[in-house]
Amino acid sequence: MIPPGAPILTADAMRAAEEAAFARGISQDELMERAGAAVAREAVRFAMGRPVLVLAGPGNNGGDAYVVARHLRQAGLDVLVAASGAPRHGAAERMHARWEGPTTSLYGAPVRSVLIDGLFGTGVTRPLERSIAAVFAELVRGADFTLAIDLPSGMDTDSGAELGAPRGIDATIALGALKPAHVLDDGLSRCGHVLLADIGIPVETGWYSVCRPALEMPGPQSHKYSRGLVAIVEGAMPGAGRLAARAAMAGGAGYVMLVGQTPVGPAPDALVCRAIDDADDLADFLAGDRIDAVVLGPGLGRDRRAESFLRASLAVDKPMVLDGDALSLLGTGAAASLAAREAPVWITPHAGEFDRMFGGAGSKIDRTLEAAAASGATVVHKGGDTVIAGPDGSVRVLTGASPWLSTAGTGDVLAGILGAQVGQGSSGVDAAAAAVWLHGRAAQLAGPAFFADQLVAELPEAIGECL
Ligand SMILES: NC(=O)C1=CN([C@@H]2O[C@H](COP(=O)(O)OP(=O)(O)OC[C@H]3O[C@@H](n4cnc5c(N)ncnc54)[C@H](OP(=O)(O)O)[C@@H]3O)[C@@H](O)[C@H]2O)[C@@H](O)CC1
Ligand SMILES: Nc1ncnc2c1ncn2[C@@H]1O[C@H](COP(=O)(O)OP(=O)(O)O)[C@@H](O)[C@H]1O
Ligand SMILES: [K+]
Repeated sequence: MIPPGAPILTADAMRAAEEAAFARGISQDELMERAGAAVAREAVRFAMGRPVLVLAGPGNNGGDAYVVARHLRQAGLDVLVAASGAPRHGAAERMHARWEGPTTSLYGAPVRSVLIDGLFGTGVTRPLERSIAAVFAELVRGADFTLAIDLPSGMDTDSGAELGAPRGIDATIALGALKPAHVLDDGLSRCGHVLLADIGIPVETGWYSVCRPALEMPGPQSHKYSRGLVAIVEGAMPGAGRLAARAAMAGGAGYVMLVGQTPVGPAPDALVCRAIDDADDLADFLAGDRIDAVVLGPGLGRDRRAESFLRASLAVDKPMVLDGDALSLLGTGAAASLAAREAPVWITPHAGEFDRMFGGAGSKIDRTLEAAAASGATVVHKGGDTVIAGPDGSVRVLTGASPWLSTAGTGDVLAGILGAQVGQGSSGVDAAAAAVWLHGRAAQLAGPAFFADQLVAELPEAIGECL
C-alpha cells in the first residue's frame, strides 16, 4: 500500500529539492527537526509505551534518528540509541550533540519491542557490510514493530534493489516525497506500509503514484458518438477481442465495435460487430470519421493476416492502443515503427513483451521512460507494479494491485478500458493512469480467485467511485 497521488523523486532529485529549500532560507537543522518530529509522531503511536531501540547511522538519516530519539524520550518512553559511527558534520552532528539519553554500539545492541531504523537512507551507494546487515536483521526479527526512517537501510533509492535491507520491516515513513524504492515491487516488498511525511520541501516533478481519477458523468447533450466510438480489432483468438470489447463497453465508451472476421460465440447484444475482408478494408474502416480510438492486439494472432492488419492499422491516423500480439509482432522494431506515427499511441506490454521490444538496463522507471522517449508512445509497463511513462518524461506508478490479476485475459480487459478512456478524449499518462486505476479497483471489488470476465462486471462500480 503506497500513498496515492504522491510525488516520486530519485535520490538526486530529492537532494536538488533539498538544495532549493535551503536557497529559500530553510535551514538543514530545521528540515531535520521536521523530519524527526514527523517520524516521532507516528512512532509514539505505534510504541504504545513499549521500550524503543533507535538505530542511528553516520549520515543525515542518523541525524533524523537522533531527533526521533529525543522526541520519544521527551514523550516519556524508555529510549536507547544504537549507533554505527557518530555523525561528524552538519545538522546530523548537531542533532547527535543534543541527544542526552543512553547510547550503545550497534554491535551487541539488545532486542527491543519497538525498533526505529535510522542507519542509512537515500545516501546508500553500496551494499551494507555483512556484519551490519546481520545485526540489523536480527534486531528486526526480535522486534514486535519496526519503523524505517525514509527508507529501510540497505536499499537502492532509485530502483529498490536490495543492498542488505532485511525483510520484516512493518512501516516506512518517506520524507518529503516517495522515492522509486517505495513504489517498485523490489523495494516495496521490504518497506511494509509506506507513509509520507510532508516536511515542507517544495517538490516539482512529473512523477506521481497513481490516484483515483476524476471521471465525468455523461451530460444531457451526450449521445453515443460523443462518448467515444472504440473499434476493437479481433483476430485468431476471438475471446480476447471480445473481452477487450466488453471492457471498453463497461469502461464507459459510448459505442464499441468489434472489427474482424464475423465473430462467433457469445457477445453482448449491444456489441456491434463489423466483418472486414482484408487489411485495406480494415484501414478504410478505421479511418472513418466516427472512430475515436482503435484497440489492436488482444488475440490478434501472429500470422501473416495479423501482420497485415497491424501494418494497415499503424498507417491510420487515429489514437491507438496496442497490446499483446501486436507488441510481439512489432518486436525489436517497435520504437522505429511507433515513432513514425503522428497520432497518439499507447502500448501495454508485460515484462516479457517489454524486454523483447526494448530491453534496456536500469530501474523499471528508467527503462519505461527510455522506451517512451524512443517510441513516442505512452508506455504502460505492466506487472505487480505498473509503471506508466510518457514521451514528455511524465511517470505514474501503481503498486499493490491484487495479485489475483495474474490470470489469463486481465491484460485484454486493461486494453479495453484504456481504449474507452482514449475514445472519450483522455490523453497521455492520465488516460493510462485512469485505466490502470479502474482495472486495479475492479480487481479489489472482484475479491479472490476471479477470472477476467468477472473483472469486467465490476467496472461500473469502480467507475461510480470516480464520479
Ligand atoms: N533529502 C531531504 O530532503 C532530507 C533528508 N533527510 C535525511 O537524510 C537522508 C540522506 O542522508 P545522507 O545523504 O547523509 O545519507 P545517509 O542515507 O544518511 O547515508 C550516508 C552515510 O552512510 C554511509 N554509507 C552509505 N552507504 C553505506 C554502506 N553501504 N555501508 C556503510 N556506510 C554507508 C556514508 O558513508 P560514505 O559513503 O561517505 O563512506 C555516509 O556516512 C535521507 O534519507 C533522510 O533520512 C532529512 O534529514 C531531511 C530532509
Ligand atoms: N502479481 C500481480 N499483481 C498485481 N497485478 C498483476 C500481477 N500479475 C499480473 N498483474 C496485472 O494483470 C494484467 C495481466 O496482463 P497480461 O500479462 O497482458 O495478461 P493477458 O495477456 O493474459 O491478458 C496486467 O494489468 C498486470 O499488471
Ligand atoms: K533508514
